[in-house]
Amino acid sequence: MLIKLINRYIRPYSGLLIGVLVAQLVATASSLYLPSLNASIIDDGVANGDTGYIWSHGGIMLAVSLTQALCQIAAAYFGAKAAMLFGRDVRSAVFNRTLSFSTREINQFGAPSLITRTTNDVQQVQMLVLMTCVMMISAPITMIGGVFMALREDRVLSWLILVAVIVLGGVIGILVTRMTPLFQSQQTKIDTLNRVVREQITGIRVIRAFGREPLERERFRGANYDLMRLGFSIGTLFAVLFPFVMLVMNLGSVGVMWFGGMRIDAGDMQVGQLTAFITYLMQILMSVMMATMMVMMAPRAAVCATRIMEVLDTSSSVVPSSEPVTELSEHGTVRFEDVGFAYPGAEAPVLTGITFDMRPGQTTAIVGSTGSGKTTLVNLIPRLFDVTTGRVLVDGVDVRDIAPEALWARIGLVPQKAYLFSGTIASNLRHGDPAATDESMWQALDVAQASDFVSELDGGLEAPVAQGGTNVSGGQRQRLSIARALVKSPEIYVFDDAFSALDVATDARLRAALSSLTSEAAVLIVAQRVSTIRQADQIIVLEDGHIVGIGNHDDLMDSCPTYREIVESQLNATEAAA
Ligand SMILES: Nc1ncnc2c1ncn2[C@@H]1O[C@H](COP(=O)(O)OP(=O)(O)OP(=O)(O)O)[C@@H](O)[C@H]1O
Repeated sequence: MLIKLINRYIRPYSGLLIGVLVAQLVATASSLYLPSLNASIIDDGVANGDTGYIWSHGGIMLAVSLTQALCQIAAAYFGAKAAMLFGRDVRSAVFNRTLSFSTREINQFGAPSLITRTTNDVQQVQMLVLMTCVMMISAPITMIGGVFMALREDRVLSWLILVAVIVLGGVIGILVTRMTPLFQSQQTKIDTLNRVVREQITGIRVIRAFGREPLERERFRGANYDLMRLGFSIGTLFAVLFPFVMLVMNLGSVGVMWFGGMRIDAGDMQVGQLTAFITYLMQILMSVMMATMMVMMAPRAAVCATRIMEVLDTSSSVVPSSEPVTELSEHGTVRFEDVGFAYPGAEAPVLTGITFDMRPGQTTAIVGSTGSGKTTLVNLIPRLFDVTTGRVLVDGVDVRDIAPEALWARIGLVPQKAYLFSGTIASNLRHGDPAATDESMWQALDVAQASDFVSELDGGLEAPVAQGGTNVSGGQRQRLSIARALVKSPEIYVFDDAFSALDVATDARLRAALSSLTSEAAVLIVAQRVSTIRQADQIIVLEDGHIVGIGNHDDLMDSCPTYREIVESQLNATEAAA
């Protein structure tokens, strides 16, 4: 998955990667050439007292060092650019895929997980790409080139390189094998900690109201300590790793000096060669360490890549039609034809045999007990879910055949849970119509019974709104959400329990004002309160996903016991008779 993901998204930047490769090749070749130059200055310049030689070769060393530095800067620049562009593209791909998901896929992954996958997981893979460009490419070249150059200096001492590489590689290998599962587990533990914190912050009011603070503190402490203990284990392994690397390097140097000294004594080697040999040994061991460290990053990135690919390989269950209809002849009609719906994995359907019509200028209301399927039913109109059986037609065409944009443009949905975006009152209302004038927004606010409180806000239409609309009350949020739908001026209004946070008088005023705006539109109102729906042209009574009554208030009072029960439980006898 890791290779597949990197391969797919790094391809457009292969030019940059070639740049990294060339720059790394030149930088590594330069750094491998430097000890050899240094050796010749010592052996041929210093030993013979040849100042001219020292100056000329010193100049070459300076030029090589500059080349190496410039190439390393170029490699880091190209590498960082490729990695950042790669990260940007993968994040966009995950985000765009998430936007295409229906409620079904969003529920399947869960919002927090989708956020982690778009941010943290992409970051981990991006880091691997960056480190590969900066370190991993140069490591094998340094290793092979270092061995070659060291052999050029002295073949007899080459066994020392072999021993040092085997010892260092072996021990780092063991440590890395022990670290890898710890890193994987660290990822899971970070997820757990995030979940606990998120849940506790979101539910802080419930936690306080139910006196659960000590318990929740304990839960957080558990998750926090788990992460700490794991961090200790990883830290301990690192604590062993670095001194050990230094030990091997120092022992290697001592070995080279010891045996090299003997060879110098015997006249088989020169001091400069010995110095170069030690430097090559250091370079080789450093690259072994870097390569092993990189190998350690890979499993963590691989876990993240799998999580990213899971999102990218999931298609939305609400698929746009291959030949979408964009021009519809009817306006403001909705028809449910024997509609059935079951949630994925659920045994029983939530809706069965739903058939009714909505016409322009008509208000349809849906009542029913909690869990009877009201929200599920309205979600089928804008295709938040697709029907399992039957069909839903908007303006005479099956919603599955309508181009999604054309469908959504026709519908003004006010969801059960009003949600506002960070920005201003105006920016939220303009979600309904980006070109809306101040006048039309005030008109919508008037109808939604929100103009009084908005005009009292500092800034009026430009008053700031916090993310989620948390700086206004629940009822105000609901009214703004209604105004947003009104600004859109759609053909079909869907109010899903949108009047529940309003008091009875405001609810009545709002509905009265609404009727003037919606005379050409089909209106669907889901409500628990009978006073909200009793004036509707048709009322649909839902029970366990079935329609048990359909008609106006008076018809249903005569013919539908379930409706009568609902009415009688809410209104006193006088009101019921009225
Ligand atoms: N995402 C889901 N996955 C599985 N089952 C679900 C899901 N959402 C709702 N249900 C189930 O479907 C049934 C109908 O839910 P729905 O939200 O449509 O009812 P409702 O009439 O709108 O209820 P309320 O008046 O409380 O809002 C319920 O039994 C509920 O448990």
